[in-house]
Amino acid sequence: MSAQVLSGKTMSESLRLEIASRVTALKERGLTPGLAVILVGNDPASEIYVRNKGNGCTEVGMYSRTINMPAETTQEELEAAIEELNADSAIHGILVQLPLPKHLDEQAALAKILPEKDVDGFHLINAGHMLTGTEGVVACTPRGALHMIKSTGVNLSGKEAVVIGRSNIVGKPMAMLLLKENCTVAMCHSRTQNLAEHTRRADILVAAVGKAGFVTADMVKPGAIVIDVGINRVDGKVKGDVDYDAVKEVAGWITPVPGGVGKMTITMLLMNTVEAAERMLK
Ligand SMILES: Nc1nc(=O)c2c([nH]1)NC[C@@H]1CN(c3ccc(C(=O)N[C@@H](CCC(=O)O)C(=O)O)cc3)C=[N+]21
Repeated sequence: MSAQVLSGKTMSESLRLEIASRVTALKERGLTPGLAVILVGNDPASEIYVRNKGNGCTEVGMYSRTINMPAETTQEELEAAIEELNADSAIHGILVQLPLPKHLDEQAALAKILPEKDVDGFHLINAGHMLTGTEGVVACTPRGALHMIKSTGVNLSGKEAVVIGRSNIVGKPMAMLLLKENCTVAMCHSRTQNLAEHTRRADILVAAVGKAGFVTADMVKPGAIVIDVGINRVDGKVKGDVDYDAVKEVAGWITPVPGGVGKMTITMLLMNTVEAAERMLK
């Protein structure tokens, strides 16, 4: 039997309706949630994400601002732009699009964002909240992926979860969220030996590798929940990290690319922004 498809598009539609009504409620109290995105340089892929974010804001009635800075921007100029947004009462969420040009220090820049405006959840304060399981801003991609996993209705407690990829923005926070759901979590990466032996045990398999079609059908446990975080451009098309057509015949649930986790990432960015605005009224 073929896997059930977990549609980020369908899930986003209902979540965005909820976000839009929370935006309306805030506007009635005189506050319009605002998201600012800083884009340094002009990487064409980044421009697409930034455009999707802007469209998402419009869709739910939020204010959005994009700050385009040239590729030669200095660290001081970047940090000054962040400080300005920190002090701007029309802005509740700040996102500095990564990766930054090589001459810029990402960690130093992220550290300048006010943690309560850090809607990416990348500030060390929010990373620390993630590690300790305390209340903070949860990174958008792992938050969206967890929402999709929970939508299956499967009881996660005690289940085997395998995350492939150990980045600070996806793999590590994803593993922490699954641990909080009482999964037994393994983090696999490029140096992992016998990768398929790990992945074949997984009731929940999250692929965040950055290689098109990396997860093949023989690596997947029958009936597993397979979450594809990959966004790879192959011959002008967007492909995930999972060999979708083959894995679909083995898995119990699977996320498509596009229309899966990427869509949910934007939705959770909107959710984090409306929540940041709500906190300001409390
Ligand atoms: N500070 C920061 N925060 C991020 O969240 C961040 C970032 N930097 N740098 C780049 C990555 C990548 N990312 C995506 C967001 C949405 C889609 C998305 O909307 N994907 C759609 C469309 C795909 C397409 O056609 O391009 C989909 O999968 O259906 C993809 C990728 C956010 N990132």
